[in-house]
Amino acid sequence: MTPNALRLFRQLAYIDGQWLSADEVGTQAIFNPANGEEIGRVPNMGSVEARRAIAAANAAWPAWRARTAKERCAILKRWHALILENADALAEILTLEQGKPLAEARGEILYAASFIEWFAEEAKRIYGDTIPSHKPDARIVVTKEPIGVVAAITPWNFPAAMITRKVGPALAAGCPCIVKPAPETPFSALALATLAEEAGLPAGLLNVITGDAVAIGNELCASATVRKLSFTGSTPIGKLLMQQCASTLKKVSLELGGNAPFIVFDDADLERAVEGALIAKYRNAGQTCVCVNRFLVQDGIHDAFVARLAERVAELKVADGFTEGAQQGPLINSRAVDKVADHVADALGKGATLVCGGERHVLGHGFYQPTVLSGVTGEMKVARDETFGPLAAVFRFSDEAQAIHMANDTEFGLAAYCYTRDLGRAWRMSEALEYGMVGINEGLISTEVAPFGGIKASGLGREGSHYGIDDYLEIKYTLMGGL
Ligand SMILES: NC(=O)C1=CN([C@@H]2O[C@H](COP(=O)(O)OP(=O)(O)OC[C@H]3O[C@@H](n4cnc5c(N)ncnc54)[C@H](OP(=O)(O)O)[C@@H]3O)[C@@H](O)[C@H]2O)C=CC1
Ligand SMILES: O=C(O)CCCC(=O)O
Repeated sequence: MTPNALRLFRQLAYIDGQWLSADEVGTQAIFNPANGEEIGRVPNMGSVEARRAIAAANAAWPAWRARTAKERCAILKRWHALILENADALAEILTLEQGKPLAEARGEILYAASFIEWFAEEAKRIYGDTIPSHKPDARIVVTKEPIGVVAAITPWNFPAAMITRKVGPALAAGCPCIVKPAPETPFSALALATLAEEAGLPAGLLNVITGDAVAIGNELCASATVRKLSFTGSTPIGKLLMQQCASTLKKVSLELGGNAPFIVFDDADLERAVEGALIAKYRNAGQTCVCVNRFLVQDGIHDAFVARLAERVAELKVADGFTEGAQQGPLINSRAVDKVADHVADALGKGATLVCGGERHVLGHGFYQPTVLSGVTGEMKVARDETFGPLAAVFRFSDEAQAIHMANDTEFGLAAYCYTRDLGRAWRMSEALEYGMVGINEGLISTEVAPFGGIKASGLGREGSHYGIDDYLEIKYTLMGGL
């Protein structure tokens, strides 16, 4: 590890401005997904430490909310600057624990930083409202107030950006946070906390606790002090956490699973569609909730699209994320590889055609070959279940109505993509697709300036953009009478 990465590589949790071990239950090992080697250990904390973090956050809240927006903005901007200054070291830690290629990890760090910068600025724009009163001697004023202690439970696929996308708006709004990072990738979270501390964020406002997900999750959900839960992860765990939050009627934001369609019409620009397909499918080895799960391709362009996609996919360089030029790293663990292998075997067993890939990679461990299957149909597992891996499953359709039906025939509604040069069709598709986000002739839709989120079983709430701060605010109405 480079000296700067080593400096940020903390193996302790962070509660109330202190770097701590677990009270009792020791540590747990964290492994590099590229080779299975242990890279470090983090405290195995549980409900006692979670309660301590909640108390610390709650104690830090009054002073933080009392600061002016400009003061909160200044601290967040310092944190943003430090993340940029340390981008290489943060990327190194991210690749080590998550596996994605170093260049992609660096891209994630910049993306993560962008949320801190964006919400630092949004802090100054938490505007209220006045409403013409229903009484002549009274005035109606609407103000927005920080919701209170926020819990963020984050996944392993974006160990940095999913934290800043939640913590950025929370802190900007005036709320303290408790982060429970994914057990696979705690070191990026702890490195970010180190930089927040260096930026001068007061103790108690950002707590990072590692350890027993169920015990910590239960405590965060059951606590009446925690007023908001933001979770990114699978739909089953999202539903479970929402149930657990019901007893305290917490506000919840859930970024859950997807089953994204990528629709290519006959009139699409073929090269542009293939370029978009590569990024929308193989980014992070397919482990992104907005990654394409189903390619729906019209009859007339089908064969040309499959052939060109396979040509480009076969060129992808699969390697350890630290290898120069690596384009696809390992999947997060063997369970993830097994799922891809299962989807491929199931599809082939039911009549799909293997166009390229289709095997575990010779590098072993988490590596799987980038794969393209054609002739995929609705009876195959991949039609309903998110693969979350480097498998492009190509279905065929004949007309617009069929494409819309196939695209919407899923419980999920996160992201959809559509390639066409017909302007009327582009608008019709944008309106017909039952998804929170639609990319028309674009395969990469994520940016801090736009609202990220889904409908149906893909979740609740929006992150990023000026909408993203609303989830951390409560609206208060004051009737000012007796004028
Ligand atoms: N929307 C997205 O970005 C993501 C979607 N997924 C989808 O989920 C599938 C499974 O991946 P997986 O990693 O298991 O994702 P999960 O959603 O199952 O887990 C996500 C996080 O939730 C934690 N968790 C699990 N149970 C509880 C609980 N009772 N209370 C609180 N926290 C809990 C996990 O910790 P622990 O591992 O210790 O149980 C982990 O930190 C993937 O194949 C993919 O389809 C996965 C990650 C991100
Ligand atoms: O998979 C996720 O939930 C992370 C979203 C990554 C992105 O913002 O594109």
